[in-house]
Amino acid sequence: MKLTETRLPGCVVIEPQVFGDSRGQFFESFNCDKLAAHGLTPNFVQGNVSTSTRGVLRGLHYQWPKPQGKYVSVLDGEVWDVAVDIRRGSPTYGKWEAVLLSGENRLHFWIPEGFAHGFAVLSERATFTYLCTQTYDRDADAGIRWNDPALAIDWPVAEPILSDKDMRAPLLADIADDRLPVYAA
Ligand SMILES: Cc1cn([C@H]2C[C@H](O)[C@@H](COP(=O)(O)OP(=O)(O)O[C@H]3O[C@@H](C)C(=O)[C@@H](O)[C@H]3O)O2)c(=O)[nH]c1=O
Repeated sequence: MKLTETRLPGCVVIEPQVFGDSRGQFFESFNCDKLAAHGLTPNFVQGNVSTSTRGVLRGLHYQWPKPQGKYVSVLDGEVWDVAVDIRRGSPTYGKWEAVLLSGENRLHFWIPEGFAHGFAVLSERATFTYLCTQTYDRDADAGIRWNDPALAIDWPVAEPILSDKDMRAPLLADIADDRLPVYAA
């Protein structure tokens, strides 16, 4: 398992070792000892799977209160996955990082608590799977407009398919301070 830091400190790309043979493939999607060796000790309490078609964009989502760290990957297809630092007082507040995740490259992306998350589907279909450090709470479910000009995310889809909720999401600047996570150095 190879871990690579990104330009957003705390957000890490994980590349598992893939064992191929005449039957197919095997890889460890998560190994707590190997992540702990790099200082990552998430405690996952919920696992999710979503399927989407080409051009679907889910995001940008976060929970507040009850923030969720997310360990995300793609089983089939290809998505452009984005994390945005929304921790008030963070040196990288408002900055984003994107990783191409696919059933081919088998990459995983660790997005800690305090970040918003979203992805756009680049393949005909995509099966997205993730583990979370906090259970879902409908009342804490929150979002930021995917194309907020202040974030200037370089999405590879121009006119994505969005949920009604995501279409109506506010701009980051319009979210009250006490509805955003706080940076802890
Ligand atoms: C996320 C979630 C949704 N749901 C329900 C609520 C709703 O009826 C239905 C679809 O929910 P959503 O439209 O919010 O699903 P979706 O747009 O896929 O939401 C997800 O997007 C990605 C980008 C994330 O980062 C996730 O944390 C999550 O917010 O599923 C749960 O029951 N549990 C959950 O954990």
